[in-house]
Amino acid sequence: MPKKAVPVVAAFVRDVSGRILLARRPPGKARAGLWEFPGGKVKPEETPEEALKRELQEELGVSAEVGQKLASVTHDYPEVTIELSLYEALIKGPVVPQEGQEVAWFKPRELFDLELCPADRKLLKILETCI
Ligand SMILES: Nc1nc2c([nH]c(=O)n2[C@H]2C[C@H](O)[C@@H](COP(=O)(O)OP(=O)(O)OP(=O)(O)O)O2)c(=O)[nH]1
Ligand SMILES: [Mg+2]
Repeated sequence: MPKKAVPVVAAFVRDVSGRILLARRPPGKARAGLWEFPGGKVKPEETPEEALKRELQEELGVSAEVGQKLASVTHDYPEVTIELSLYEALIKGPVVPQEGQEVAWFKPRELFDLELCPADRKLLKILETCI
């Protein structure tokens, strides 16, 4: 039986110079230390957009407008299968990490050299011609 994928939403946020916002997964979480697009799991009662707004508020202390879905991938980790969907998002106000996590803005080409979560490698492959 194929495992049921857990829906995960993540944000593609750019600054005025075109750099992209990433966060580093905090110690103690799965895939600690790897870079990811900010976001998290969608709760059963939420739409993906609602979940992403909640996650950006909880993790980065910002409100956000969620735009179009850019790409989505399925990935099998040892303990979970995820369906990771990346949405364009506009954030309001300064990013203040709420979980002690490192956050940083990267130029598009810098993303390819980072230690990313494996699912994000697949996303990048899809996005590489348009970022
Ligand atoms: N947020 C996010 N999660 C990702 C990305 N790439 C990737 O493989 N993941 C994985 C890591 C986790 O196994 C899962 C998302 O879980 P999470 O830990 O962020 O979920 P959450 O914020 O709801 O946190 P928690 O309440 O479960 O601790 O998806 C990504 O770009 N962003
Ligand atoms: Mg998260």
